[in-house]
Amino acid sequence: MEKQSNSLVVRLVGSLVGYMRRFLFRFLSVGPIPCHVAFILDGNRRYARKWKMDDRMGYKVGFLALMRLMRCCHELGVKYITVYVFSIENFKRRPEEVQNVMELMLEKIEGLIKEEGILNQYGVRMEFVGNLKLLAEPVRIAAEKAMRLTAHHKSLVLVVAVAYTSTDEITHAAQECCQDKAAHGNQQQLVEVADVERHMYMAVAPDPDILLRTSGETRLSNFLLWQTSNSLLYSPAVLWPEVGLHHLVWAVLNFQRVQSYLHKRRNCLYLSTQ
Ligand SMILES: CC(C)=CCC/C(C)=C/CC/C(C)=C/COP(=O)(O)OP(=O)(O)O
Repeated sequence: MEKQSNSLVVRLVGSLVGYMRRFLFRFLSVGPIPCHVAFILDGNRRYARKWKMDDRMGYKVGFLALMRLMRCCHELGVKYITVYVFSIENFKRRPEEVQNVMELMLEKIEGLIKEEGILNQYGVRMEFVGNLKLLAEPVRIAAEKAMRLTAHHKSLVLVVAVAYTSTDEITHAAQECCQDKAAHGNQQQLVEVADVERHMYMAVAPDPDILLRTSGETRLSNFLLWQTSNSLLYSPAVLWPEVGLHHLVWAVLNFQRVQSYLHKRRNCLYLSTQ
């Protein structure tokens, strides 16, 4: 009896929180909603050490934080989210650390693509970007399967950057441009910005409106260098597993403030040229 009434209270509190969140999002939707939010998931191991847990547990809690934010982004109407999960530099970590992340990724990808998983529930398309050849084979195969199975989903795109660095992406795109031109006998023709952009791994998404990096770090760490020249950068001083709805709301409010300032400035420039 006591158990039943406890679960009723939990359900009631859950639906009240959901109701308040939707109300908050309605209020935010009066202004422009970012189309693309990118995240650098910084501080998972520090979180694990802070709470005296195994590093793997830190990544698991980090994954739950990602799912929480993805749900919020979906409700808010964001169309793309990109997460920097593993850089090419990260392969230089101790082999057991690399293996921990690869095993977790495999486990999570397999969980996500299940029939009843969140990707089907919310209509999320998954894209993996980076030098995927560097991934352990089972992870690469699972990533390709996830992209294939979710290719028809239209509600939200979850872009996962693995074995990724921006400098590798730009070099790879430049090489492909040159090969393309050579194959079409166009060696004399100059490479244009649009040619490079077409060959970027990130051609699957528009440039991010917001880049949120946790743990108070303000470095880009070789992430989306080409794509973030106009993005709003926000770096709350919390570890990734501690990130929450209020950080997303604060980032969106700041994005809206900058948008309205840019809009006013454009109007001024327009009027002064009349
Ligand atoms: C399928 C899918 C999207 C899986 C994602 C799973 C996930 C949360 C991976 C985190 C990986 C990672 C290396 C984060 C950085 O923390 P860190 O190790 O650099 O921590 P630190 O900053 O405290 O050192």
